[in-house]
Amino acid sequence: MELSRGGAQPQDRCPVQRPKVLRRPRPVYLLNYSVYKPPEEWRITHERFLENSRVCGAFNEASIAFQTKMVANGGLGQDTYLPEGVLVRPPQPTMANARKEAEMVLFDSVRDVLRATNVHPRNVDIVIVNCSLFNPTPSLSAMIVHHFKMRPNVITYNLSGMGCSAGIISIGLAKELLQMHPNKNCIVVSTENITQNWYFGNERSMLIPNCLFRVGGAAILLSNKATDYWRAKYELQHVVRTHMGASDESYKCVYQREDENGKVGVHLSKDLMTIAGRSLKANITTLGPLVLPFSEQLLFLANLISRKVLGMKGKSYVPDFKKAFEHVCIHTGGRGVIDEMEKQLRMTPALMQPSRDALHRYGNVSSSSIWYVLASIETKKGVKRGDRVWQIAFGSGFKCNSAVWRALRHVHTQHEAWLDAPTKA
Ligand SMILES: CC(C)(COP(=O)(O)OP(=O)(O)OC[C@H]1O[C@@H](n2cnc3c(N)ncnc32)[C@H](O)[C@@H]1OP(=O)(O)O)[C@@H](O)C(=O)NCCC(=O)NCCSC(=O)CC(=O)O
Repeated sequence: MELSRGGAQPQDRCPVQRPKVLRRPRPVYLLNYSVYKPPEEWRITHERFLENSRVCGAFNEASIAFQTKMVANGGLGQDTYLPEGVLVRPPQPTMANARKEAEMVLFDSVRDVLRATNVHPRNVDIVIVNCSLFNPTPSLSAMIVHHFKMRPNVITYNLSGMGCSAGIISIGLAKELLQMHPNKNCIVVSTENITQNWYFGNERSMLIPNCLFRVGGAAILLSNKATDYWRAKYELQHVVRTHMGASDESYKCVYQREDENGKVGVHLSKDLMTIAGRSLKANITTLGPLVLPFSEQLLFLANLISRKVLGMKGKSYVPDFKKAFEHVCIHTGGRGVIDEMEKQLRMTPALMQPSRDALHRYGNVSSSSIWYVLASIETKKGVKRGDRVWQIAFGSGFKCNSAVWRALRHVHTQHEAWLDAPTKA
């Protein structure tokens, strides 16, 4: 086989340009998605969580008291889930148990979305998996290819270490690939893995993730095929990514490290909410002009000129994003994070409720959380044709990423994960 030696390719030299209409980016359709519902044996009440913490012997009395307070205030209900490797006494954070957790989440989510879209595994063209803290070899994307016996020429990517906003990074990568390659589909799988990331020390900032992070995952099937327009739920409108990693403070804000006793965990800075607020501001400054009505853009501009050009005193104007979106899916980082976003974006309690419900029912499920929120909206009130959906996620880096979707039809899917929804946030 003749391999390309680089340099100008015949198509680069072709003087005939594609007609303008063909040069427009290809549309990206979301056919369907699934969110994972863990087994009943993995259900963890507040009492079971605290009892496990007590008997595992890793925590001192002050840490138990701190966890008791966090569990009460974190916004999680009595029905979130932890994996077997963490639930057994004593915990067994082995590679085998971490793999078991990953396999259950990945395989169930992918199987469900393939079933819902009637796509055979051999007809999948691209697989993108993001998981921040568990990255075995072969990779998680290889596990999917192996389990579902996908084609040898399936294109796979495995994004690691990219935190809770990586679900939108995966969607952004899928968008770029689908805009480049005609007639393809792509499965995006977003998850986090808890088993080997449980913290067994007494540093408060590293104990908070134990109290908030829970098992979850989502699989999303995207396509650029014209024939899929007729069955797709949504069309992707925008992906806006903001990376604040140039600043030390932002970079260190969510940071995996050892504590003073050598126990590994993820440290969450007390300044996280302030840093998230800053990254949000940068993100919406780019997003605003793409989505806001002209009147809001004008108010924003007038405020900017009065402060920056005319030197007048006053607060910067936060545009009213309620005028740009009918539905908002905010990353379920913790009660404090959702409260802060509600305040900063001047959202109504009704718009925030699906995010609060998802935090309450499933906990902080990292990069998949925005899909649990959308699934809750679809199941409980439905999405109308033409509605605009804003997904916004924060995470280590520090990053704030947005995805905007437009509904192509009325969507009232009854997601299994929301059919029992036992208690209310
Ligand atoms: C953890 C909370 C639920 C606690 O709620 P409370 O109402 O109790 O809030 P509070 O702020 O008064 O905090 C209670 C006590 O906890 C302490 N406390 C709070 N945050 C702390 C931190 N990061 N490190 C150490 N201590 C901390 C406070 O000092 C206080 O101590 P004292 O009682 O002694 O005064 C909330 O603060 C919250 O939601 N915080 C944000 C959680 C977060 O960072 N989520 C993002 C995860 S990262 C993510 O999702 C993305 C990713 O991983 O990429």
